Amino acid sequence: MPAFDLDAELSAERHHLTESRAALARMRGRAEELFSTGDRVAGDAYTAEQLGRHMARRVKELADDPTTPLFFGRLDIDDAAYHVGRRHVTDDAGEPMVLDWRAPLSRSFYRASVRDPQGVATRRRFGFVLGELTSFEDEHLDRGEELGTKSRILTAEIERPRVGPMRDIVATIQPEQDELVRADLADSICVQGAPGTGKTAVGLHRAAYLLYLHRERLRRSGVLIVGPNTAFLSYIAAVLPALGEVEVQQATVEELVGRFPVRTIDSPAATLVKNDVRMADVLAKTLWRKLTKPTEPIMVSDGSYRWRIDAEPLRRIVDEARRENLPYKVGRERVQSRVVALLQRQSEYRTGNSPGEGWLRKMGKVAPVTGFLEAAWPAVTPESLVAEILTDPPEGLLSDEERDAIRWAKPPKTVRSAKFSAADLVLIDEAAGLLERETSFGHVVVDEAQDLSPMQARAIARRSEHGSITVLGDLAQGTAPWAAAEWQTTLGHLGKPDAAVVPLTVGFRVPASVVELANRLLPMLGVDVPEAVSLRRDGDLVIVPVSDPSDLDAATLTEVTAALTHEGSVAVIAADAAVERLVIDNPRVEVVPASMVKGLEYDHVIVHEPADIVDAEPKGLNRLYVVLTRAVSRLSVVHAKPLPAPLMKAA
Ligand SMILES: Nc1ncnc2c1ncn2[C@@H]1O[C@H](COP(=O)(O)OP(=O)(O)OP(=O)(O)O)[C@@H](O)[C@H]1O
Repeated sequence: MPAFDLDAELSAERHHLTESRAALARMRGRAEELFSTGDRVAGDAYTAEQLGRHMARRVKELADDPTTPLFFGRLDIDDAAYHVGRRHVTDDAGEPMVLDWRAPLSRSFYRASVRDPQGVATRRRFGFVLGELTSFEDEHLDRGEELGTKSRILTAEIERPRVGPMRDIVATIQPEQDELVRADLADSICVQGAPGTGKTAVGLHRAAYLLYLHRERLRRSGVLIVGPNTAFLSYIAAVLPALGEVEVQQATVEELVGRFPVRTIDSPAATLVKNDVRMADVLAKTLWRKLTKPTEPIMVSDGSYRWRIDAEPLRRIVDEARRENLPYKVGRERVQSRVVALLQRQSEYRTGNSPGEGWLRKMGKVAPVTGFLEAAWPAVTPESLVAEILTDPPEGLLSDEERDAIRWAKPPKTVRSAKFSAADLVLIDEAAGLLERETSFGHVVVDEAQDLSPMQARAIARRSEHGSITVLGDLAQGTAPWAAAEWQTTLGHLGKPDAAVVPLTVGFRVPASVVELANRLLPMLGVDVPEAVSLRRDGDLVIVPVSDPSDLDAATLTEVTAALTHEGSVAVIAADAAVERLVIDNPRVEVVPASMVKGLEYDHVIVHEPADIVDAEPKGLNRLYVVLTRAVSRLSVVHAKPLPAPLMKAA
C-alpha cells in the first residue's frame, strides 16, 4: 500500500472544493442567463411567467454561502469517491462533483457502520473553519474502524458556540435521527424527545428531504411548519433556505386560524372551555340543527308558466344531501342545484326546449327558491355560528358553569362588530371546517406539539387531512393548561391516531451536569418520558445563592459580566414579571421571559430566581424544566428564595 500523504490528500480535497465552488458558480450563471432570456424563449406570456418563477427559484437555490462548506463528507465505494454536501453540483459534462445529502447514495454517509458497511470502504468527515477546509477524519469501515459519537469533528460541531439563528445539521445527522428524516412521505411520526435531542432539527431536515424526493407533488400541495410563536419561527427560519429549500410555509397556530384580529382576552375559565374538544360537538350540533324539514311546496312563476315542487320531493332532496355527509355549504349548494334541476325538468317537459345557463342561474335566485333554502338549509358564516354560541351557549354538552364561562357578558350588536379572542378564532376555524373543506398540505411538521389544545390540534388536522405529519414534542415540557400527559390523545385530535411514537434520548445541546440537574425535576412533572443522556461532558453549572433578596439583581449582573468573558450568546431568563426591571445594555445579552424560551438555546443561561418562575403559573415546574434546559455550555442559577426541593441537593 502506498504511504498515506496527509498534506497531499488535504490539498487534493481543497482543490476539489475550489473546483466544485467554481462549478456551482457556473450552474448559477447558466440559471441566471436562462432567467434573463426566459421571456424571449418562452412561447407565450403564461409560459414565460412560469419559467421565470421557476428560474428565479432555481437561482436562489443555487446561492453559495462561502461560510458554509459545500461538502462535508466523502464516501469511498468500489474505488470511487463521492463527496456529500448540501446540494448536487455537477461539472460542465453533467458528472456529479458533489452529491446532495438527500440522494439515495448519501444515505450511507449517515447510516453505514462496521456491522452494516453498505459497500462503504472509508467514510471521511471534513473539518472547516469559516468555509476553509482545514482537516479530515477517516473511518475505514472495511478495517473495522468506527468512531460513532466519538468523532472529533462531530464533537467540535456540537460544542461550537451558538450565535444567531439555528443552523442546519446536515454534516452530523446521527443514525437514529436519519431514520426519522428519511421516513417515507406516507408515514406520520411522533418524536418524543428530551430537550436538545434534535427534534426541531429532525423536523426541518425531514421537510427538506421530502421536498427533494417528492419535489413536484409537494410543491403543488405545500409543506407547512407549525411552531409555538414568532420568536421561535424566526430562530429556525434560516435552516431550510440554507439547505436550498425556499418555499416552505412557516406559521404559528394563531396565524393559521387568523381570519380576524384578536381583540379581546378570555378569562382562564373561558379559555379552558373553548379549547375543550367538546366544543367541536357543540359547533357541529348547533350547525346541523339548523336544517328543517320542508312542509310547503315551492311555486315559481316563469313568464306564462308556473312550476311547482311539492314538500315531499323537497324533503327527499334535503334528507339525501344530509346523508351524503358533505360540508354544510357544499350540501346547501347541492340542494339548491337539485331544486333547480327539478324546475328544469318541468320546463323541458312543458316547452320541449332545454333552458340555458342564464335561466338555471336565475331559477337558483328566485325568491321562492331562496326562501325555501333559507328555511330548510340556512346560510351560515363561521363567525356567525360562533357568535350564536357565545351569545347563548346551547345546553346539553356543557355544564351550566361552563356555559356561563363562555357566554358573552354583552353580546355585540352585529357579528361584524364582535371582538374575538384567540380561542374564538380557533372555534371560527372549526366552524369554517364544518362549512367547507380546508385545503390540505402534503406534509405538516408540528413543533412543541405537547402544548396543542384539542381544538388547536384539530385545526392542524384539517390542514393535513390528505397528507402526512411529523409531530415533535416533549411531554415534560408541556406548560399549557391542557398539555398532554401522553401522546395518543393528541395524535387522535391531529387525525393521525396510528402515528408511531419514537423516542430520541441523546442530547446535543445541554451539558451532562445541567441535564442531571434538570432531570431531578422529571419525577414531579407527572409524565412518563425517557431521560436525556447528554453527549456533552464540557459544560459548567454554578448555583449562586444570594442571602439578601435586594442583592438578587446585582448578583445576576455579576454573572452576566462573568459570562461575557466567554464566546457565544448569553441570556438571562426570568419570570415574566421580573423582565422589565432587568435592563441590560449589551448587544450580546438577551433578557428573556420564561414563557418565551421554548425551543430556543443560548451558550450561557443565567436563571433569575427559579422559585418565581415556578410560582408564576400552574405548570411552573414544567416551565422551570424548559428554562434549565436552554443552556449549551454554561448554566448559572441565581436565587434568593429557596430552590424547588428536588434542586436543593445541588446547592
Ligand atoms: N446530529 C446533530 N449534530 C450536531 N448538532 C445537533 C445534532 N442534533 C441536534 N443538534 C443541535 O442540538 C441543539 C438542539 O437541537 P434542537 O433544538 O433541534 O432540539 P429539540 O429536541 O428541538 O430541543 P427542545 O426540546 O429544547 O426544543 C441544536 O443546536 C441542534 O443544532
